Amino acid sequence: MSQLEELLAVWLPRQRWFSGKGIPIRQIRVESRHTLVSAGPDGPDLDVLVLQAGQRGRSSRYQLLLGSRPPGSLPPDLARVAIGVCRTAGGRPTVVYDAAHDAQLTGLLLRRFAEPAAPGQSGQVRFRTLPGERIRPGTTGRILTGEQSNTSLVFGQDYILKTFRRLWPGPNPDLELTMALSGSPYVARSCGWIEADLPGYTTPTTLAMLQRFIPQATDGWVLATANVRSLLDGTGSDRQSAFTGEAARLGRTTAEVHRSLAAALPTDVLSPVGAAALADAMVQRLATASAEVPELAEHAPRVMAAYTDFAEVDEPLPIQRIHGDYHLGQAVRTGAGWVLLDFEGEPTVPVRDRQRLSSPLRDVAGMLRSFDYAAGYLLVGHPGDPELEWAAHAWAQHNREAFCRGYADGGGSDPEKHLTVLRAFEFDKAVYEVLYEARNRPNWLRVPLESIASAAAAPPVPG
Ligand SMILES: Nc1ncnc2c1ncn2[C@@H]1O[C@H](COP(=O)(O)OP(=O)(O)O)[C@@H](O)[C@H]1O
Ligand SMILES: O=P(O)(O)O[C@H]1O[C@H](CO)[C@@H](O[C@H]2O[C@H](CO)[C@@H](O)[C@H](O)[C@H]2O)[C@H](O)[C@H]1O
Repeated sequence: MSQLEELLAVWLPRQRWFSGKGIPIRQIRVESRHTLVSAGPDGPDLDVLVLQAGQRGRSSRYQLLLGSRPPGSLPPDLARVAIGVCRTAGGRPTVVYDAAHDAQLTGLLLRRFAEPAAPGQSGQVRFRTLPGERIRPGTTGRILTGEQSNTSLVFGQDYILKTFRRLWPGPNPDLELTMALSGSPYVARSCGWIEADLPGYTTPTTLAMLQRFIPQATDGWVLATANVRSLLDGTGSDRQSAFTGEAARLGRTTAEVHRSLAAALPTDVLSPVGAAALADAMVQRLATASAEVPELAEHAPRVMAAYTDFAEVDEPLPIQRIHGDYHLGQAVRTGAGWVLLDFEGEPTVPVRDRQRLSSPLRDVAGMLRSFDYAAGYLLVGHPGDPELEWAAHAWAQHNREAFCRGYADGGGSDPEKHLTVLRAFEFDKAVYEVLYEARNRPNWLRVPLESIASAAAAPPVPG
């Protein structure tokens, strides 16, 4: 490995967005490197690197925005994102760092979108804008800090650029679906994207998506957890009912967006073979998660039984493109209502699987899980208090029901009439969450594990 690759092998596993945590990195290879912007002849430069991280039995691609400056010239606020010192091709020492945090350089990225005819737009990395879209440059990029799988830069009150960290060759579903939904009042408008030709692939790969920023919006997770918190600490005025109006509106919006996706993109009906394949994939995920988190294994038989029931459901299940990783953090509340974000799907799943048509009830299940999460997460701070446990459980239950009602009222298929399908999808999502938390936030692992334990103890859905 080169000196830079050696540095990256140490740095990469510490990043929040690195999805291969817990498995040692055997090799890092810089697959491609292109300078995107430069602040002048003496730099600093911002390069986009595509890295191949080799781990036991697998190799994954990641994107890195790499800044480089001469030693001693790194501003103090960037010192904490320094990766190390290495030598340039000319032999000069240079400090390399995570340039997503460098507002001076990321502001120049927006300018590249505003200059579609600038040199380099037809090379291996291209800045694209949608027809008729005129990007207004002039603001620096502020990095969003928070629980993210990717890295987003906000430009003033106007734009947000989401750089996809884990890369899969081809178009990213977030861009694909956001574009298909353009014109919908329930989705932030996409304005452009950055794409690259990866070695060995003829279809361009999406590196980043530029979207209109929705100022003064609060995400659903923040709103819901604030509501549960006020309930648990006794400051909430109207106990369980406080969030149900929002949950119902969110259900309605979800149904609207599903309808728009079905109108814009292909649809089908799940065949018995397709249902069996889906059940197999769920069983496979359960096996992987049980091997990594042994506490899961004791519930596996009940979970498996739910998957078997799913495979045997004797009803035509409509399928279409769906959100794919739907939870409260994927919806923001504006003055006008809910707006949905992040149509990327589960970021660790290969893109070809995320692009498969699926039942919209999978998204419904994702959101139902999220109501359980909001309640369960806050209980972690209040262990062993049966009264609070009851109140949190009731909060989740009321909001789950309100969401389902809103979804059916908004024209979605009534979740209450598909309980077997929903139960299997909820288990599958919870199993995904167990793996996600074990790898990213071990302190949260209890949340999905406890949901699985209580759902597994409940009687199966009457056939
Ligand atoms: N267009 C937007 N307008 C306002 N806030 C946004 C927008 N897009 C994303 N956000 C904020 O950024 C957060 C992370 O965005 P998201 O697309 O979910 O990224 P990730 O895939 O990394 O989770 C969201 O929860 C939301 O708070
Ligand atoms: O980063 P993404 O939004 O693409 O999604 C990943 O991270 C989510 C956490 O940030 C994770 O969601 C899980 O935790 C949420 C609370 O933080 C909760 O609302 C969700 O219901 C729960 O699934 C998501 O699963 C993961 O793909």
